[in-house]
Amino acid sequence: MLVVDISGLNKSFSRDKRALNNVRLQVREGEMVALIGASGSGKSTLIRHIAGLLRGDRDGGKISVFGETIQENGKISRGARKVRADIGVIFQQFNLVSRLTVLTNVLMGMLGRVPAWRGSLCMFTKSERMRAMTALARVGIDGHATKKARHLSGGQQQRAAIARTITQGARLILADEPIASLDPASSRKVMNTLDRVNREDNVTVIVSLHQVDYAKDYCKRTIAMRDGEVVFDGPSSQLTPAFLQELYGEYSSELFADGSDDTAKPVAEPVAKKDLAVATS
Ligand SMILES: Nc1ncnc2c1ncn2[C@@H]1O[C@H](COP(=O)(O)OP(=O)(O)OP(=O)(O)O)[C@@H](O)[C@H]1O
Repeated sequence: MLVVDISGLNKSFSRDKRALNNVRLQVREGEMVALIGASGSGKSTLIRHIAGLLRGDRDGGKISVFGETIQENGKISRGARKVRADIGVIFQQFNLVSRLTVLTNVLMGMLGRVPAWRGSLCMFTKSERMRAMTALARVGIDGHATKKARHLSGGQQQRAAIARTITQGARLILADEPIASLDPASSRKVMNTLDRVNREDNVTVIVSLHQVDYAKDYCKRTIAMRDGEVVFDGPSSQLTPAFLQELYGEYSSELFADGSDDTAKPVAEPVAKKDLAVATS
């Protein structure tokens, strides 16, 4: 079954440049696909379109999810709302409401599935709470259920966000750089959790990543983007350093910042002293 089917997707934020240019791709049920590309290549924009959070241009092509057209030529389709309940989205940060408990945050996954009046009052049944606790146990943080979300580490917060998608019953998870701000050990835990949900629940996962190493370790298939275009779509095993160097040129070092290698490396762009002063003040 085709879970995501995109043809001719165009998106311009300004007149002179397309953030997405004639993107065409298909993802089948049960796949775990990595989306890689240098900063600004269009990964987030693509994910937001699949999630129904952005509309393409008027000549913007078509996006179908689970066989239902969700948008065509920049118009959101009627069926989009229904499909949205099956899609779980995880962002790089700001996934949780920090002042609420972890359990409440995870219960929020149920909002699209309970009557609107109950959702608006945040009222959940015992079985719904059990479902949320089970999800938290699956991602290994049930011991933190009653803590405020802000008291969790970054990696735990991301696992709570995955628990929320499990509670939601999402059949497609879109994870937009979920490990970008995590240390290598936490990154592995988050990726292992996504991997388990993919394998055990047959949930389709599309995960955007800055580092190729994680794509190769966790995803059989990688889609690579450059300047809003899909420039590679194939087995992750084919992503050799030489191939990436050719594909990304000066940006390839950015993609090879190895998650398991913690040695210090210079950033790709020059950093002035005044920038450091701003960052550390
Ligand atoms: N809301 C917006 N308004 C204007 N331009 C935008 C907006 N969102 C994205 N863009 C532009 O679209 C292009 C693609 O950005 P996008 O965030 O999708 O890239 P990305 O590959 O996800 O980058 P990163 O890895 O840094 O998150 C960039 O040129 C970016 O500046």
